[in-house]
Amino acid sequence: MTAQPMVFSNPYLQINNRGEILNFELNRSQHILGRDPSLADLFVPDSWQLISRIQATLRQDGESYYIFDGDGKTPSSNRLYLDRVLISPQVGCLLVHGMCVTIGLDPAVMIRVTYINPRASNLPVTSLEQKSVLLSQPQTITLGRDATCTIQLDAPTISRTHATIRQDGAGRYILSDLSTNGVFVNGQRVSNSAIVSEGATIRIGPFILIARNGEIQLVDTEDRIRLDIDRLILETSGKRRLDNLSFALEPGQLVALVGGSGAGKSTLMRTLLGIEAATSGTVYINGSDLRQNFNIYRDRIGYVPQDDIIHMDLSVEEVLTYAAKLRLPSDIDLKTIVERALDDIKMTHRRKASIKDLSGGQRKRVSIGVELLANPKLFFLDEPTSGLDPGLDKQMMELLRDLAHDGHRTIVLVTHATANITDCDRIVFLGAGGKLCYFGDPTEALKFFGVTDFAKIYIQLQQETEIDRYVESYHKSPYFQKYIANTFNPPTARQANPLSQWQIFTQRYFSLIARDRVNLGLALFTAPVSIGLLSLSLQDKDPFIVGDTVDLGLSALALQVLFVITCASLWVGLSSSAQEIVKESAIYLRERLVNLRLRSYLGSKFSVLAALAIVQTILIVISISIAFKSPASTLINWQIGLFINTFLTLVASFSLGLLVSTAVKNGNQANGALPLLLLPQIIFSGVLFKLKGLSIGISYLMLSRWAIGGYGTIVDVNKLLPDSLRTAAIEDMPFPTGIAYQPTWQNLSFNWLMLSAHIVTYLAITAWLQKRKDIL
Ligand SMILES: Nc1ncnc2c1ncn2[C@@H]1O[C@H](COP(=O)(O)OP(=O)(O)OP(=O)(O)O)[C@@H](O)[C@H]1O
Repeated sequence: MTAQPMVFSNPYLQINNRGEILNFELNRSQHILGRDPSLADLFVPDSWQLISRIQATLRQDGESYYIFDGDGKTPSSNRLYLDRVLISPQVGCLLVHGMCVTIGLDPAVMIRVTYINPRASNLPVTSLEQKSVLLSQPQTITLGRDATCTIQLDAPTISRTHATIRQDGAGRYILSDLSTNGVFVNGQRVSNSAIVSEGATIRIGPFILIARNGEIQLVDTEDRIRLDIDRLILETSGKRRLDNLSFALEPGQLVALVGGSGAGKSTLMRTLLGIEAATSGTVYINGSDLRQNFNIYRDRIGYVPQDDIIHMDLSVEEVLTYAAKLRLPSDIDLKTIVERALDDIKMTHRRKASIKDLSGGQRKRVSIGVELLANPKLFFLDEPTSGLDPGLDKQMMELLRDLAHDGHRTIVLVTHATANITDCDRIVFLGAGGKLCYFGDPTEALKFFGVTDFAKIYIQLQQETEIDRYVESYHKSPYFQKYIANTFNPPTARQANPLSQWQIFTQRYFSLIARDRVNLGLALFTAPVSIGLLSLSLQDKDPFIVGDTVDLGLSALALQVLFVITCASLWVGLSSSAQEIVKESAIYLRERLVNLRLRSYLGSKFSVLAALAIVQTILIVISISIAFKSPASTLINWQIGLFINTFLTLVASFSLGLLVSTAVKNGNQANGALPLLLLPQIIFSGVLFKLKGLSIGISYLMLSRWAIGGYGTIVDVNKLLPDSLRTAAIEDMPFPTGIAYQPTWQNLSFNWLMLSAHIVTYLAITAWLQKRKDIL
C-alpha cells in the first residue's frame, strides 16, 4: 500500500484506489473532488478513471462537512454510496470520523473515501484492506472462520478452515477448497483447487478477497445488499406480466409488493429472486447482474414461501438444529447459531414447543428462523401474514421491520394485508399487467392516490384505463423524482477502453506464451530444424542455382524444397494457434460477461501470434540463407521476398488455426482437426500432382497454393529449366510450373493478395463464431 505522510490538524479525506492512497486536507468552506484539476481543488490522477471529472462536492457546516454527489446538482457517473445506499447530489450526507463512502459498487475496483477528523478522535481508522497477507510467505495461508486462520472470515456459512493458498513448485499460488459451501475464483466455483493469479477475485460466502500487488486482501464483507431493477419486462405468450419496471431497493429496507390479485406480485418476487428470467431488463445485486451471478449469491438469499415447510412433529429447537446441520458447515457451533436464530425470531421461550402446537404466526416465525441461520442479507417472504389475525399480523410486520433495520437486511414481501403496511419503508404498487402505479413511502401513497385507506387504492386500480392514468401521473409526480430518480442507479456497462483492454490481453497472452517454454521452443525451431534436415538430405545440391551442366530435374527439386518450407510454415502456424482460444474458453466466457471486448481479445491473439510469426520468419529466412545458396532473383531481393512470403504464410496459417480454435469444443478436437486441414493443403498445392478441372478451383482455397506460388515466383523456378526445354516442359512436366510461377510483379502481388484475402476471411469467420458464443 502506498501512502503520503500526513500531519493534518484539520479533517481530511483519505482516498484509497486499490491500495494507492491520497490524503486531502479539508480547510475551506467548499471543496470539489475530481479528476479535472481545472474544476477540482482535490484532484486525483487522470488514470483513476472511476472518479468523474467532478466526483463530489464537500460543504462545510460549522465544524462538520457534508458530502454531495457530483457538483451538488448533477450526479457523477459512478455515484457515491454509503453502505451501498446512494448519496444524492441534492441531500448529501454528513461526514463523521471514520465514515467510508465508496465510489462505484464493484468491490474489486471501487474507490473508498474515508473521512478522518483528528479533532474528533485519536482512534485510528481501520480499513478492510488492512486485513491482508503477503502471498509469498513460507506458510500456507488459511482462510476461514477459525480465529487461528491467517485471515479470519467470520460468518455462519464459512467453514473453520474454508480454503488454503500455497505456492506450488512453479511459483503459482494454488487455492484449495476445503469447505462445505464452496469458493468462487473470478466468478467460477472452484472444484478442488484453482490458480490465484494477480487481480483474481475470491468470494467466500459474503467475503470478497482480491489478489493484488503480491498480497491477498479482504476488500469487502458485502453485508449490505441493494437491488437495482432496470427496465424489467416479462412476457409470456405475448401477454405482459411485468411492464418495464425500474426502481431500487436499498440495504436495510422492508419493502412490500402490493396490488390486486393477478397483478404480478409473485412474478416480480420470483424475478427478483433470480429464479424466473425476465424477457428483457436486468436485476442488479450490488451492481452485478443477479442471474449471471446467481450461484455466487444463492446462499446469501433467504426465501420463505407461503406454505410452512417445517415438520409438524419436531420442536422449534429441533427444526432449527436440523436445518443448521443441513445448511451450514459441519464444524459450526450449532448451539450458538440456533440460540441466535431463536432470539432473532423472539421464540426463545417456546424453544421446546412442538411446531404443531404453535399458532400460525409462530410457525411462520420458525420458517423465518430457518432462513436466518445462514444470516442472509437479502430476504424474500411470500405472504408471511396470510391467515394471521390482526394482532399477529402487526407483530409479524414489526418483527420483519426489526430484522431489516437492525440486521441491515433488505427484506421483500408479497402481501395482501395492508393494515400494517406503514411499517414498511417502501411499497411497490402494481396494477394488472405488472404496471408500476406507485413506488415509495407507504404513507405518501395515500396522498398520491388521494385516498385515506389502502383498500380504496385497490378499488381505484380495477380498471385498465385508471391503471394507465396512475402509471403516467406517477412518472410525472415528485414521488417518482424522490423515490426512483434519486435512488435508482443501474450500473451502466463500463465502457472499457478497447485499446487498454487489448494491451492487457496482449501482455497476459505474451506472458503465458513466454512461460510455456517447450511449446515456444517447438513453435520457433520446428521450421529451422526441418530446413536443416532438408539441406542435409540434399547434400551439396543447390536447388535454386542453375549450374554449368543442364539439369532437367532442378526446377522440380526447387519446388520440392519450397513445398517442404511451405508445409513447415503451415504446420507451425496452425499448431501455434489451434489451441489458443479453445483452451481458455471458460475464462473467455466469464470475462466476456464482465466487459470483455471481442475485438480487443481477438486483436491481442492476432498481435502476439503476429509478433511470434515475425521471429519465426526471421529464423526461417536465416536457416534458408545458411542451408541453400541464394538465387539471383530479378524481381525482388531474395531475402526480402522470402521474408514477406513466409510471414504472410505464417499469418494465414495461424489465422486458420484461430478459426479452428473457435470452432471446436475442446483441445482434443483442435488437435484432431489439424491433419484434416493439412492433407488438402498438400494434395492441392499444385506441386505433387498436376491440377485439372475442379481441383484447380479447390486449390484456390489452399494456402499452400499461394505460398508456393509466391516462393516459386521469387525463385523464378521457370528459369531453372533448361532453355531448350522450357516451353515444352512447362506443359508436360508432372508439376505445373509455367504460369503460376511467372516472374512478374503482377503474379507475385496476386499470390500475396490471395494470402491476405485468406487471412481476412479466416479472421472474420473467427470473430463471427466467437460472437455466437455470447449468452447475452
Ligand atoms: N407461469 C406462468 N405462466 C404464464 N402466466 C403466468 C404464470 N404465472 C402467473 N401467470 C400470470 O401472470 C399474472 C400475474 O400472476 P402473479 O401470480 O404474479 O400475480 P399476483 O399478483 O401474485 O397474484 P395473487 O395475489 O393472486 O397471488 C397473472 O395473470 C397470472 O395468470
